[in-house]
Amino acid sequence: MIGTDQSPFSHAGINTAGKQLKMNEAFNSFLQIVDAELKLLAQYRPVLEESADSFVETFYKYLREFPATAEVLSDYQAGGGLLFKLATKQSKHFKDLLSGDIGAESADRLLHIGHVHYRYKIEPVWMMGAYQLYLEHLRQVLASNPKIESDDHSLLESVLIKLLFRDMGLMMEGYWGAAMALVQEEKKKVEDLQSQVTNLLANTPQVLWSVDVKNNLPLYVSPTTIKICKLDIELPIPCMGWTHPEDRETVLMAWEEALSGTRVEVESRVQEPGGDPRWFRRVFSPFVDADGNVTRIDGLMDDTTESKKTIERLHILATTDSLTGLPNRSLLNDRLNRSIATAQRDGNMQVALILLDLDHFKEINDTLGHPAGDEILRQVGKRLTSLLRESDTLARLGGDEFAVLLPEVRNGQESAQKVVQTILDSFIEPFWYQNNELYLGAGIGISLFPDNGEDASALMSRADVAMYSAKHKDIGYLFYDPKTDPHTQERLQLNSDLRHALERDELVLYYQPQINIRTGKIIGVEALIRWQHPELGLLLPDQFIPFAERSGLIHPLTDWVIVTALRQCKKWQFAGHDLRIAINVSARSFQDRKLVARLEELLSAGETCLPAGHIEIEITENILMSDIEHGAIVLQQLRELGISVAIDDFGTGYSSLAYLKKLPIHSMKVDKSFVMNMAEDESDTAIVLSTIDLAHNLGFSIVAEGVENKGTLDILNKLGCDYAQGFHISHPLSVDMLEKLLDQSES
Ligand SMILES: Nc1nc2c(ncn2[C@@H]2O[C@H](COP(=O)(O)O[C@H]3[C@@H](O)[C@H](n4cnc5c(=O)[nH]c(N)nc54)O[C@@H]3COP(=O)(O)O)[C@@H](O)[C@H]2O)c(=O)[nH]1
Repeated sequence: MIGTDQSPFSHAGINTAGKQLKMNEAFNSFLQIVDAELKLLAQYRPVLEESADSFVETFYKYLREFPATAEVLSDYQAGGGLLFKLATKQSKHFKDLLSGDIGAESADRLLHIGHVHYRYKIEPVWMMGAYQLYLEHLRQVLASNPKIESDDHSLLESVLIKLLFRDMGLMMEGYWGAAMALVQEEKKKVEDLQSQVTNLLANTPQVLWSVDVKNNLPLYVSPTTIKICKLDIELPIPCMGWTHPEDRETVLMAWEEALSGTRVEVESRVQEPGGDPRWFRRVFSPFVDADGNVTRIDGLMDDTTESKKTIERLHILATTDSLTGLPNRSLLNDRLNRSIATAQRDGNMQVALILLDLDHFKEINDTLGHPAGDEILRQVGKRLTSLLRESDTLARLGGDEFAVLLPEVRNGQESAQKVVQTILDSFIEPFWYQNNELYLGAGIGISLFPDNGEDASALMSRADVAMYSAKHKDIGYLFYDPKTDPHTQERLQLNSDLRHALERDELVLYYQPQINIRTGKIIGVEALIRWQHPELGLLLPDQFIPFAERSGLIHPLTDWVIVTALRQCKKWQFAGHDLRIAINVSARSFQDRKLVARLEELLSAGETCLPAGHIEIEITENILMSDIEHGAIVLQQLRELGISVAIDDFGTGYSSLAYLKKLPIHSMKVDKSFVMNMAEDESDTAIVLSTIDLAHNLGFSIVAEGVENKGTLDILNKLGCDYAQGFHISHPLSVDMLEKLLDQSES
């Protein structure tokens, strides 16, 4: 109406010429515009057209009075549109309207105008108002223009009304057509979307469904539901019949929870008849309306079997030692934490943690290769598993280190002791790799909750400390003892003090005599270190040698012992005491590549220059066996220097006889644990006898240490033991005391 093809509402054509022609005919026919009327119209058209400009003026005045139409006009002007151009077009429209034959172009323009009116939301009622304005104007012209005969008024008015109807009809047609086109467009979009969604749902592997929970009616069931649940699709929860009986209750409870408005996820097993059980996750998402009522629940169900298996596999990988299949450190830690929590709740329970480090494992790897080592670790795992209860945990922590967790035990110390003894006993039996018979030992440390620590980390580190001590002392196992823990505050202080002990000359050597059993003569001494601590008094080696070993201070300490012992031995030589001196060498010092060279240097010069035959180096059998290849080299080098070697604490470790017989060893010291009680314990006597025989058969001399009474000395004499050492003969003595004893014994 107000628009033309140059108006703000101007758009491309929407009709065809043929269609317009038909439309024109149809309009004229329906509006019953007769020839007489057309004739009259043709006669008065020029008169009527004269009023076009005054109509346009009235029309725009009218448009400006209504806010909505006024806004459209001002928007048009704001966009650079010129009102006079609109007015020109409106005037043309007025004149066209008076044509008996609407013409294709005008019809098309009217349809356009209707179209753009719709697009710009110009309401039909405004258009009707405008046509009313036309009618009003034309009636006034009829009534007032003298050029129009009064007899013609009625017929002319009738045809003008019909023309106005035609004009308005065409515009409405355009308006309606635009609305329909838009509806079609939207409909198409919805249909496309619907087809996409349907396609998507059909190809979605998850079961999807939706239930109107108020009326218990299905709203949607995805095609996958039928594919997966087949016949078992009864709503509200599909596949319920196939759900594992043990899991049904959980699923139903989850549904109840969803009905109360909470989104729930639940996992359960679903088993199709004849099929394997599979895991499915169900998600129930409630839809809550404005009143807070759950009106609908959307369900999703998907097969999680494979992802569950993957998670399980990952869990196994993360918690299992791949070589032995045993739990690893992480799982042990987890179980240890849980056991501690349970024991804490109970109040009367203890937890025992046993750490176990294999002896001689390195030898197996070095001599038989890594596949042998791996196989032995597997065998150890199996053997230990067979000794434990289902509720215990055996873990491999790495290398040759295993751990046993005894959770929730009433008497931790007793239970752990029993288990440890069973483990150690089981090592009496050999392990086999191909045709090799292999004997293993173990150093074991035990810590207990709550006695030795309140958390997993404390228990682990304390069992480790105990294990380290057990290995160092060649004792099968040890419970954690805070007195020997290098990590306690006092121990740390002691460690720091030890660093200054050498500079401050606080270390001292004591000497324990060794006698020839047959003659009773003192033939040598064992140098035993002591620390004259300024505050703690005289400390024994077990109280500080382990720290020295760990901190590396053992190297200067061993050097000091060797220098002091050699110097002292030389002094005694001068004084006429022909004594052999035995020096203890710890594991780290024995591994020190410079040891032999240092001994050679000391023996050849100055105040330590001595015949090498006066020196004996004592190493425990475990030190020697832990790295037999290196041990053999060092022993050979010592023999070349003329220094003797004694195997200390013999019988507490696991020596390979095949090796022993090949090594340049001078003597064996049967461990005091067998000697001390041999007067009362026949089995100890039997062990000592066997050791004496073994030593002699291998061509070694034998020293019995720990001789605490005369009865023991007599038995040793009868058994053919060569030398003896022990409190019965003499305690370790200071230089002064020893010299007094030497003087007495020689006088
Ligand atoms: N690396 C080094 N180790 C050393 C050095 N000096 C000593 N040690 C080692 O420390 C361990 C403990 O030694 P110690 O406390 O001196 O005990 C020795 C003797 O006192 C003790 N002994 C001797 N006779 C008896 C006895 O009749 N009964 C009894 N209960 N104990 C006795 O035995 C220890 C000597 O043992 P051993 O060495 O096996 O001959 C000990 O392992 C020392 O080796 C050092 O300088 N460096």
